Amino acid sequence: MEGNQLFPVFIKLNELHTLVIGAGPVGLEKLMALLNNSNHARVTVLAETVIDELSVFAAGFPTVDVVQKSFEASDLEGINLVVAATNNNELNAEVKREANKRGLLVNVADKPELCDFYLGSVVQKGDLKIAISTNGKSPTIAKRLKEVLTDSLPNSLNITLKQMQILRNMLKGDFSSKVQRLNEVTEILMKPLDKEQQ
Ligand SMILES: C[C@@]1(CC(=O)O)C2=NC(=C\c3[nH]c(c(CCC(=O)O)c3CC(=O)O)Cc3[nH]c(c(CC(=O)O)c3CCC(=O)O)/C=C3\N/C(=C\2)[C@@H](CCC(=O)O)[C@]3(C)CC(=O)O)/[C@H]1CCC(=O)O
Ligand SMILES: NC(=O)c1ccc[n+]([C@@H]2O[C@H](COP(=O)([O-])OP(=O)(O)OC[C@H]3O[C@@H](n4cnc5c(N)ncnc54)[C@H](O)[C@@H]3O)[C@@H](O)[C@H]2O)c1
Repeated sequence: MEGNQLFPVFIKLNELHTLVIGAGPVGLEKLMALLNNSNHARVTVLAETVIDELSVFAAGFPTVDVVQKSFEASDLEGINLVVAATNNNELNAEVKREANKRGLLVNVADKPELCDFYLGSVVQKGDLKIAISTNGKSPTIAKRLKEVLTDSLPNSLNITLKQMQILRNMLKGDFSSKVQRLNEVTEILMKPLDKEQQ
């Protein structure tokens, strides 16, 4: 299919139960991606062997359990979201099949053809999050763009967000007059800064 057909969403991982299968370097990378965004996410990591770095990282999060065992389809019971990062392609395909049978969405790390969703590269500035995807073309460019945006977006944007929330809650009147006011006060953000302000 032409163009980028991915639909981005922001998932409340803190309210869901995620299963990560595989606890090597790639499993750790994906676990860190989950926890760096949702540090109360309930995550079960399941693997036959677990690298020390993953055990140490997981120990810092009371909502993360590490279970040392072979994967069985029954491990998917009670799970909402699945990330597979094993070194066994047949197993990765079985995880996808079994998970999809139960209506679950699966990410198989670094295997786009087996993914129902991709992980993105994420810019974080307080409440602001920008998720970047290159449609799987170049995760490295996604990472570089994250670095550029993290450097160039001012930290004060988070203060602006807080002030906007206060204003939003204070505004009286009907919906359309509130929307109009919120758009008026943010118009200035669309104007380039003059030399003295920069
Ligand atoms: C964004 C990020 C999120 C995250 O993982 O947290 C992410 N990959 C990151 C980094 C990264 N991954 C790889 C490299 C090495 C350079 C390279 O190989 O290109 C680097 C870069 C580096 O480390 O410099 C290896 C790699 N990745 C994939 C393949 C397979 C393929 O492309 O066919 C291979 C080859 C494996 C092999 O050769 O065997 C595939 C996927 N990687 C995705 C996400 C999804 C597409 C996202 C998009 O649409 O852009 C997708 C499709 C599925 C998924 O895994 O979700 C994270 C940036 C974190 C950050 O922001 O710091
Ligand atoms: N390490 C990298 O930098 C890298 C880069 C790109 C792609 N990959 C690919 O990503 C995959 C994972 O990489 P890795 O380095 O983390 O691999 P790894 O071999 O270090 O870890 C694989 C994990 O899968 C688990 N596993 C295997 N079979 C299992 C089963 N039946 N039940 C439960 N757990 C099982 C293992 O116990 C282990 O924890 C590999 O396919 C690799 O080719 C790795």
